[in-house]
Amino acid sequence: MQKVLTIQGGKPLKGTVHVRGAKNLVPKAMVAALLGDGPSVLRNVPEIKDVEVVTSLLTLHGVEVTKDPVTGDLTLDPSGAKTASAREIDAYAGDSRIPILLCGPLMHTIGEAFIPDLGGCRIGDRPIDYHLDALRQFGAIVDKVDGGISISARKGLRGTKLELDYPSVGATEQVLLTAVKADGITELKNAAVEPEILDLIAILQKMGALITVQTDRVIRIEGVKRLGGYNHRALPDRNEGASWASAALATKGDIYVQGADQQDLTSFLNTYRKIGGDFEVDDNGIRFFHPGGKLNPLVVETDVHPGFMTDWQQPLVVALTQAEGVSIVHETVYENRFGFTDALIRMGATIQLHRECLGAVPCRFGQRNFLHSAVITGPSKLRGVDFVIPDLRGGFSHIIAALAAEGVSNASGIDIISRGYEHFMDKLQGLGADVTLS
Ligand SMILES: CC(=O)N[C@H]1[C@@H](OP(=O)(O)OP(=O)(O)OC[C@H]2O[C@@H](n3ccc(=O)[nH]c3=O)[C@H](O)[C@@H]2O)O[C@H](CO)[C@@H](O)[C@@H]1O
Ligand SMILES: C=C(OP(=O)(O)O)C(=O)O
Repeated sequence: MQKVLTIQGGKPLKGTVHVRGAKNLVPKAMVAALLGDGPSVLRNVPEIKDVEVVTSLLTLHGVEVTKDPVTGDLTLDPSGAKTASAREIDAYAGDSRIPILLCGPLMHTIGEAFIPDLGGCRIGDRPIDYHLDALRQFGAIVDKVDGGISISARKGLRGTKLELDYPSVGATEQVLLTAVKADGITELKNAAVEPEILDLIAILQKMGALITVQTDRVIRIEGVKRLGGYNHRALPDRNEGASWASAALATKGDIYVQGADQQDLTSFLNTYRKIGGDFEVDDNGIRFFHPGGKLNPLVVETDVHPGFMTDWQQPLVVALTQAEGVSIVHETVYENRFGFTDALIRMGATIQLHRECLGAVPCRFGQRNFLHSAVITGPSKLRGVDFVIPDLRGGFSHIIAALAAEGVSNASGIDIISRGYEHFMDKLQGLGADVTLS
């Protein structure tokens, strides 16, 4: 039986939440451990589904993953790395986006890999053409097979010159994780430079890699013959931090996000201030609060780092339903990230979706058939409805809208939330939310 979360709305969220290591770094750091010839230690690891999935995949490949029962730190020992059976790996098809990043490390370690079909949030087509093109340029043989792809590099991998059509986070990580032990020099142009990528680079450097981040999105990697283990504390999850910040605004609340880091949230904090939210930064985190009075409408465009991150967009839209006037959000990273607004409209929000680029810069989706711009008119009185969680951030948005609404909402499909928000129920209850799971 599917669990249902019953939400009684109308109560501001107030209190403290503790945010740990980033969902968009930790599983990749775990994959990087495969490249070492000794054990690695990863600290600040959150208890989320993507970490469980990668733990299982690494274990199937002979990596010994042990968790400290007190701190939750992971020790990853790749010394027994081996080929895993495709049938067993296939059980993890559709669970997360991380398996594709096993390609380089597995080819360096055991010469081959079977990668199951990917999962992750359904917010666009999410092709992997950049990954596969790059891997082929390194010299890998890539074949589409039933249920995934098979990849091998029995004669080794060599450094190469690459340029991405778009600064993809995953493809940049793919190149890093492959190039560090490839023979010779790799130059990647139009690379993504998200904080999670820079943290992955820090990890690889600790392992012995030679990586230079140059100006204008160019990354240069000199392949080395061997890498050791690492000891690293994962950077905090800026996307979870931004989600709770939007929740504070939407519910007229006051949330201290312990562990949030100002540097990684610069563009979010600017937007937060413009909308009329307030925040106070201290050494251990950031307090986000609604200072009273009206919220201002905004024009926001999502972008690659250092722009306004796409994963912040969905929770922010809920806060914008409470602003006085017309806001515009132009989603330029994913072509289909506004599906979640259906439930907000049923709750009473006024949101229109458009195919045109309603922003300063035309994006890749402009002349195509994608509803990728939203016009939000507020403030709207929201009322509780029943909904099914569509994806990670969309689901979070529905839940904070339900918490801001009058009346009762019932949410099903709540398990998706555990992909990226650890101890979600405890956190909600700790903030005073009236929620029950049955
Ligand atoms: C686990 C993880 O870290 N997920 C994050 C990662 O996803 P992910 O790494 O999957 O996102 P990408 O940066 O690769 O995707 C950005 C854009 O590039 C396109 N693209 C990507 C690869 C490719 O081979 N071909 C292609 O066309 C995608 O369809 C998308 O339109 O970065 C996204 C953008 O910051 C975030 O929203 C996700 O939370
Ligand atoms: C899109 C997201 O995640 P993933 O890439 O793992 O689907 C997200 O975290 O908002």
